[in-house]
Amino acid sequence: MARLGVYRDFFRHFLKLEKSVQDQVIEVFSKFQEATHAGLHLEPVANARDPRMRTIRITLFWRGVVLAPDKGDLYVLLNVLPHDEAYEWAKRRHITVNAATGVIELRDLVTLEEQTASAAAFTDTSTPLFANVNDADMERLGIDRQVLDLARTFNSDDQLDKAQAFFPKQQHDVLVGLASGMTVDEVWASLPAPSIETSQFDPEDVVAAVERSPEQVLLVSGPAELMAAFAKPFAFWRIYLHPTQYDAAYGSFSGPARVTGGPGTGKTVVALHRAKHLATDSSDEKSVLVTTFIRTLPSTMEDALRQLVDDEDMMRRVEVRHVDAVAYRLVTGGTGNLALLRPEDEKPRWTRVIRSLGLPSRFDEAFLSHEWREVILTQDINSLEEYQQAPRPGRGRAVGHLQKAQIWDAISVFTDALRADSVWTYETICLEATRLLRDGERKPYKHVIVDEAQDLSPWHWRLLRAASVHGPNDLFLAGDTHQRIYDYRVSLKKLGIDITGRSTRLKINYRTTAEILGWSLVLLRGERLDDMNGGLDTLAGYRSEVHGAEPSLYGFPTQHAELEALVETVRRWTDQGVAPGQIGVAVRSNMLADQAVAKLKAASIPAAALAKKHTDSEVGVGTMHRMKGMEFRCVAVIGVGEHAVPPSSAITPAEEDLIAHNQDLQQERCLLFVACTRAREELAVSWHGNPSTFLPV
Ligand SMILES: Nc1ncnc2c1ncn2[C@@H]1O[C@H](COP(=O)(O)OP(=O)(O)OP(=O)(O)O)[C@@H](O)[C@H]1O
Repeated sequence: MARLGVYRDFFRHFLKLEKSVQDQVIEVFSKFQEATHAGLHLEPVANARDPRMRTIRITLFWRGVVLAPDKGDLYVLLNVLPHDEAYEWAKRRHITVNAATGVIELRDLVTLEEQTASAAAFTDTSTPLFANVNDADMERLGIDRQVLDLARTFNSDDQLDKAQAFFPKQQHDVLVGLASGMTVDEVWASLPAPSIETSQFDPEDVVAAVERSPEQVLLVSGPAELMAAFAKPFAFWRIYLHPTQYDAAYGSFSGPARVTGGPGTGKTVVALHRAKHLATDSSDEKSVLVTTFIRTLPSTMEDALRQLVDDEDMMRRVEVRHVDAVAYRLVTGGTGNLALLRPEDEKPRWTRVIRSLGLPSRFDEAFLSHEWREVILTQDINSLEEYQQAPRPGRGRAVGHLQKAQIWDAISVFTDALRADSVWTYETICLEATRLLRDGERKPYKHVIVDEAQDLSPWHWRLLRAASVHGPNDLFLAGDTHQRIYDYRVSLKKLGIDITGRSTRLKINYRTTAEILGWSLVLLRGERLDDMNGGLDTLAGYRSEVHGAEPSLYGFPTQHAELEALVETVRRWTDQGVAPGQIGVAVRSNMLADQAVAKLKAASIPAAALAKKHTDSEVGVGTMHRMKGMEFRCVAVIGVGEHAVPPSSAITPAEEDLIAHNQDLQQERCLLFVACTRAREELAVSWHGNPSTFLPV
């Protein structure tokens, strides 16, 4: 019986084929595996640079390109294209085995040769890109002679970027790493470790190379697995992890550890695999907690975890819960309810306190509420003496000794009143849960995994620290401060969470095209973002290996015209075969979300607010906050005008507090960055009136 592998890059292309062609591809390859060698109708390709190339009929018009090794029964589906293009594509390609890692590699040999010939005819005196790396090191990293000869002629990142289209993928990765300033050893460490000694690779044995290359080829064991892979082509993460992701997910750490990386680098994927790994090792129910501050994430994460873990016993060992819900449950013991202070009721309570104490007008409701959260709760201050000594980082307006005493009184009256009325806020629930844990013996969790860690507050961290047994693999954090969309800035060290030496940074973006990523990164240019550990975070080396269209940017005279254009954009995407559920519309305000839904529906396009019930067959419209943790094939970010992004209500006036002002601005930039990086293939950004000052237009 023939065995089948599917070249990973093909899955992205598969999504863009018409549904009828997709169905036919699945049909042909489901039967393929039942066929015997003799029964396979594989056509050789005349004048192919690689004699192992074949094509197979999909429809009259479409053909699949298949690699058929000289011996054995393992075939690899490489691509599906219209008839003539399929033959042309197959003719130019050549398969080799990487000399350093033994994995299979595909290159566009004809283009590579053409480029080498034209580079030879052209002399450039500027410094070569790889002047600092010698041939022996290049060879050690698996760069072969043919690739090296051309790479040696490069003097710009741009040339290297273009070579992605015809260089073998892993060799291109190595060169990108070197060009971004990584040392030879660092690049070597980022490569998958060869499964056998390099000297044992047979460069001609493509079958063995395919078997060693889960990163490049998905081997399917039967039609059911093939169908599943085609049905959920993005769900690769279940089967294959990049070695860096794998080490973070399945490694053993002597204490708290974390994974960072830009949007779409697979941090959530790593967190899920880690949950599976730790659940495999534990035996107690609910001993592994997976938690986050993003409200919509627990349910998506639980669904994704179920795709990864199909053993109910193992699932029972994992609890997936919002961090505030963890605290709530600890306080109530799982029974009874706590009366929660409604957001709109907080301000009147502060007003009453201000009036009763006759506070000066500079200590208004917003000031006191921020002082409580950002100074008192953040630093876990429990007495006036502590408060008098405490620094107030991030609080621009200075206050003296006497004023601190007034503020302390006000905050005490506020919290006492809450207690007297048996009314809780999420913060007070969290404090109470932490107190119960500290006073008691029991630690409910053995392992705690936190996703979107950048958005947790100090009191959340204290809760989680108190909820887990200190020791190996106790805490695992996944996060990215470039995507911080809430107010909290923490120093993990100060909270007793030491991740030194146990931090992994992911660099490959699996979601977004290089064009969308490059454009979105400009939104954060010049911003200094902390790394939650006393230093600054960086996105150096962060990249996407998939290319697509440049984001489109449009300004309109009126909101009416902008919404009309949204309808046209969405229609263009659905006409291209993108399912409505794979289209997202991001906005800054709930009001605009409602208007966009109404407009799309009026044009007979199924659409729903993400905040309400949104199904796979509807375009999802949501606020930028709501977009966190989501992804879509196509995203329209609308209403990015100068007054809407950032809205003045979200920015503390500079004259009131310059530090808070700058932090608010940074947070709003991050929010726009989050919204734009939800797009896999296409991004359209629009505004009416003048564009937002954040936009590079
Ligand atoms: N090793 C992998 N191979 C293929 N796809 C992957 C891999 N790892 C992650 N992905 C895919 O990349 C996309 C982004 O993954 P994920 O949501 O885990 O990233 P993230 O870093 O948490 O993103 P963000 O910070 O933007 O929320 C998902 O579609 C996921 O399936």
